[in-house]
Amino acid sequence: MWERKRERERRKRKRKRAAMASSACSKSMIPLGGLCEAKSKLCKVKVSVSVSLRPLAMYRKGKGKGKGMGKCSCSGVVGKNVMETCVRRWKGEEDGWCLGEKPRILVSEKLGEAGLKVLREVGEVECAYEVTQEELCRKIAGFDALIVRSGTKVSREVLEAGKGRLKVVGRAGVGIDNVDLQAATEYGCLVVNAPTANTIAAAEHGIALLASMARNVAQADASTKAGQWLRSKYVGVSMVGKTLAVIGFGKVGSEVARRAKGLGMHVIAHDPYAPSDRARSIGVDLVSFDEAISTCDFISLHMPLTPSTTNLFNDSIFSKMKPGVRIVNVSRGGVIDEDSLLRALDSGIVSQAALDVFTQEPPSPHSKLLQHHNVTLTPHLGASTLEAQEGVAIEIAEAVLGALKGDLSSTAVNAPMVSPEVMSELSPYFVLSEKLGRLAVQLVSGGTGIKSVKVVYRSSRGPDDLDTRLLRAMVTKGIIEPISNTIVNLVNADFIAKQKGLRLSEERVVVDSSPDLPLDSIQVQISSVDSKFASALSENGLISIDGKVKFGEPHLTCVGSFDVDVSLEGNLILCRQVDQPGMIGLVGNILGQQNVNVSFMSVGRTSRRKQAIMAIGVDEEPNKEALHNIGAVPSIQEFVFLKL
Ligand SMILES: NC(=O)c1ccc[n+]([C@@H]2O[C@H](COP(=O)([O-])OP(=O)(O)OC[C@H]3O[C@@H](n4cnc5c(N)ncnc54)[C@H](O)[C@@H]3O)[C@@H](O)[C@H]2O)c1
Ligand SMILES: O=C(O)[C@H](O)COP(=O)(O)O
Repeated sequence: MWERKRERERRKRKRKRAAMASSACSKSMIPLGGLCEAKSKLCKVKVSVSVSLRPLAMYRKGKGKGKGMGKCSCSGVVGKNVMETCVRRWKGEEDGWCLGEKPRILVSEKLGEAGLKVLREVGEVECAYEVTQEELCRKIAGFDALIVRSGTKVSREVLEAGKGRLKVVGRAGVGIDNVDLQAATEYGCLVVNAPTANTIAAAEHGIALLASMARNVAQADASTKAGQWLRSKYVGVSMVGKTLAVIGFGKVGSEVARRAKGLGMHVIAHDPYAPSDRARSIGVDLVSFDEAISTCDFISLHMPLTPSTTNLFNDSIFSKMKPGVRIVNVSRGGVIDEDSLLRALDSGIVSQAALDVFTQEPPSPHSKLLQHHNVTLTPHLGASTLEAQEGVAIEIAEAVLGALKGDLSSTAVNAPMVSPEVMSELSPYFVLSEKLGRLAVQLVSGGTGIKSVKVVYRSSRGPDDLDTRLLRAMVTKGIIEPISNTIVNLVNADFIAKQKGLRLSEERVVVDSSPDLPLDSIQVQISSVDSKFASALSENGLISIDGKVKFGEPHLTCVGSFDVDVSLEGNLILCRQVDQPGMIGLVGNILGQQNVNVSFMSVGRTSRRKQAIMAIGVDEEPNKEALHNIGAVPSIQEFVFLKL
């Protein structure tokens, strides 16, 4: 009695230690030794938490087997799930920390020290500030993350070279026009930016250029240093009472407007997407593009470079401007056609321009803009204040590390942005969604192409109160990954689905269930296919399975028109048979003879002694003989083995 109590206590302590060890490892990314053993025996692996990266490196090269590599600082038992996750992540099959090795981060342009410090706490950071495109393409395959500013072109070639390992590109700044977003999405690479930390710096630079242009500061400075004293040549114009048109009334544009108001200017703005209450609160009139450019004395540009803004300022637009207008560009060089600007300067339509950004950076030394006496130039300095650079560096470091950990960054540019609250509430349903997708696709009989999938969400909440984008992505992942070698993640799910010709529709059904839970159940239907398990077909001929989250775990609750209740873990055998006594024992026996452990069983039936479905969870994969023997049981009409 006393012995048993002591044994119970001992087990309890062991479980507690295991939980602590696994949580410490997964939270702090301590390299996890013993991963070598993890693959061969995933259950209850003895783990050494070590400061050495060696075990993993050796495992990767196929050498590792032994224990005791690295110095043990503590040990414990890590559960099967942690190790499986660990191995999947290490193999790149899943996003998230790859326990056992530090993420490698390449920084290709000058980044503030504060951000580098944050990165170095977690990852191995390499700064390669003068890297060429060719070198970048060569290097990138060895990195999990790349951090750039505006000077690095993250082209399709770079992303292709990083395919498989490169998980995130961090743009330390706002503009992402130097990143091929389409290619990043196709390769499942998340792109994050740092959109807020340089707003004030850019706005201040815009105002600095505006004022120095109005008062010829740059030209007067150059001539004075050259020994001249040209007081009458450099008579300027006043800003007070003049009209400034801000084109692009976003973060920077609004701050420029606020400051220009303080200088006594009349400010109008054009931005097709800006909310009028923001403009009103600053005392700015939102006007049409034509009104803005044709009535103002000064123009300040603050929109992104997109296909619709490229060369927006061309001959035709300059011709509509008030003669003598002055123009500041702190946004992107490409929004102005530089040849048209030169013509407008020469004809006097534009009396002065102040440019921080250029179509090509640095501009060619032969560019006529460089020599033009009415043009003031700075070398893309908008974001370059000490304060902004430190802020941007921290902002991007946190976004990149979060993304590497598998968090969905709120500054993700090519993935759905979901609030942390929604993420945490929906996370058990992500697993359910993926498992239902994985299960449904295995029910399709070989040779039939899947074209159309429908996901039905049953919830007590209204359709607007349920963000299903991530759930849809997880169903897509579950459906596509077992039948292709494509890794699907939240970034590329919709793209891959489209590429594979898979149409995924969604339906939300309001049901009377607990309002505390975001969802009551999820149903995955696949239409126009044959099933290798006919009982999975619903009355209208679709493969249909339902699942719920119970006690935080995903459960299968319906197959075709049969109710079942099985936890979705390990592997699953579904059998349809005539409902009669002894079936569970019969099948259990066959599996037992082959040393296959049954983890759970559930029987669903239409009515007594008629058709029934038996769902059997098994830890191991039954061999051919066991499966054959199950199929040979006379009362079993059909069965299928499914891997979850
Ligand atoms: N020179 C620098 O160092 C520097 C520094 C920071 C930002 N920037 C650039 O400034 C731009 C603005 O940055 P932000 O942080 O304000 O971005 P933002 O996204 O907050 O604002 C951009 C605004 O432009 C508007 N817009 C889009 N298309 C438009 C169009 N055709 N006409 C008018 N408005 C349009 C958008 O609706 C949005 O409100 C970006 O291109 C960014 O890269 C440059
Ligand atoms: O888009 C931006 O944030 C600015 O253009 C800053 O670019 P930079 O990081 O190269 O200074």
